[in-house]
Amino acid sequence: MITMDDIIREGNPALRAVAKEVSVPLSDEDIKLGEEMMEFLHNSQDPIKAEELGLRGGVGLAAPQLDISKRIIAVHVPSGDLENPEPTLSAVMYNPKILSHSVQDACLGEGEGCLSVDREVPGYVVRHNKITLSYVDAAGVKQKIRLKNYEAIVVQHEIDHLNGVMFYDHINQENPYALKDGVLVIE
Ligand SMILES: CC(C)(C)[C@H](NC(=O)Nc1cc(F)cc(F)c1)C(=O)N(CC(=O)NO)CC1CCCC1
Ligand SMILES: [Zn+2]
Repeated sequence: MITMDDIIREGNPALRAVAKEVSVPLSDEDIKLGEEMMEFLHNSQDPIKAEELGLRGGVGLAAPQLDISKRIIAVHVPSGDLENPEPTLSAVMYNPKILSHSVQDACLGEGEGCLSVDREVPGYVVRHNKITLSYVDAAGVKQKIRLKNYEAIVVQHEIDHLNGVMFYDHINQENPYALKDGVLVIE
C-alpha cells in the first residue's frame, strides 16, 4: 500500500525527468500500480485511514512522485457535498495527453500545493480553464474527455509531473499574484 514514505520530495531529480509512455495493452504491473495510486487517494481522503496512515488529503498523484518514470496519473476529485458522495472525476489515466485547450486561462484563488513539496509556495498558478484530454483507461480503452475548472486544474498539475514540471515553475517570480486580464480565478 502506498504511504507518504513512498512519495519523493522536491530536490529529488526524478521529479524533473520526463516520464516514458506505458505500452498498450497495459501490463499487469502497470494496472496494479494504477490501482495502488487510486487506493492511496481514497485512503488519503478517508479521515480515519488518513489519520492512521499519516496521509495528506490528496486529489491527484503521478507515478514519477513514486520514483516511477511512467506516464500514469490518478485523480480522485470528491464532489464536495456530503449529499452527493459521487466524485466529480475519478480515474487512473495512462499516457494522458492534452489534445486542445481553451484560450481562457484559470487559476485557483488559493494557489496550489503538492504532495511532493513540504512547504507553502504562494502565488497564482495559471493554467488552461478547459482541456480536451485523451488517455488509456484501466481497462485499456482509449478515452477522450473534456474537463474544465477545478478538474482541469488537477489533471494539468498531474500531467506537469509527467514532464518534470512543478506547480511553482508557473508562478510569476516578480509578483506571484500578478494576473493578466481575463484569467478566471477559481475559488
Ligand atoms: C498537495 C495537496 C494540498 C495535498 C493537494 N490537495 C488539495 O489541494 N486539496 C484537496 C485534498 C483532498 F483530499 C480533497 C480535495 F477535494 C482537495 C493535492 O493533493 N495535490 C495533488 C498533488 O500534489 N499531485 O501531485 C495538489 C493539488 C494542487 C492543484 C491540483 C492538485
Ligand atoms: Zn503535485
